[in-house]
Amino acid sequence: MVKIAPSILAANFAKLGEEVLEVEKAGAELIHIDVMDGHFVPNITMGPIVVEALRPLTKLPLDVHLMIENADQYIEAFAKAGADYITVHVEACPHLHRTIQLIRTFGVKPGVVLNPHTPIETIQHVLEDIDMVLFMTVNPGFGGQKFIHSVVPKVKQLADIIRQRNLSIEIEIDGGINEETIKPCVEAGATILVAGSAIYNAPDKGKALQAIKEAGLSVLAK
Ligand SMILES: O=C(CO)[C@@H](O)[C@H](O)COP(=O)(O)O
Ligand SMILES: [Co+2]
Repeated sequence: MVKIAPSILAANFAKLGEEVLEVEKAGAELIHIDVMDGHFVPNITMGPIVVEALRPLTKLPLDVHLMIENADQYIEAFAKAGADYITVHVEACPHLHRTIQLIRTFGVKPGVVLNPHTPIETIQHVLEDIDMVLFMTVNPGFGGQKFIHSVVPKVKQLADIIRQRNLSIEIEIDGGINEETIKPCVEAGATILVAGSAIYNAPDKGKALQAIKEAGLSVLAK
């Protein structure tokens, strides 16, 4: 399974609704929403009001990637705004298990995000409690950066653990995904691929999305 989650960080914010509908029509499976606070990462983006505005527009699951400190303080607002997944950074959550439980109490699927340098051992003891692991293949904070290949072995390591422990966890990859970089990710076991600039900066977003998805599927067909 290869699911594409366009990141609206690269969209034209002056016509955000249209830009979401365009990728939905083109076959996107989720909408990825990057929330940044200017503390955990050196950039500020959007909050729950953007999730609330998009919720009635699209049928797709809203995948909310929190790059913020004090995540617990904002989880209720994102849940009530209509998030389907909320992912939090292991590096920003000192009480990670509590944060995951909190997300679950609002009926939202919890996920954990690892920065490129963070080992998977940090999430070993919460794997039974989560629906998604998100691997950053860039340093979080900005779209349009170059894919960091050294993350790929971690993806494979987790995919093996998921198989051995018979867990049901999506493996999402975020950062620098395009027609080429999607291939090693899918090969390693990724199931959801976030793509921002490769879709929204393309002259034809639908074509770009399909080309990325087909490149991912071509690996599975081998
Ligand atoms: O979370 C982030 C960046 O921090 C990502 O979701 C980016 O927005 C992906 O953009 P591209 O690397 O695909 O341009
Ligand atoms: Co993201």
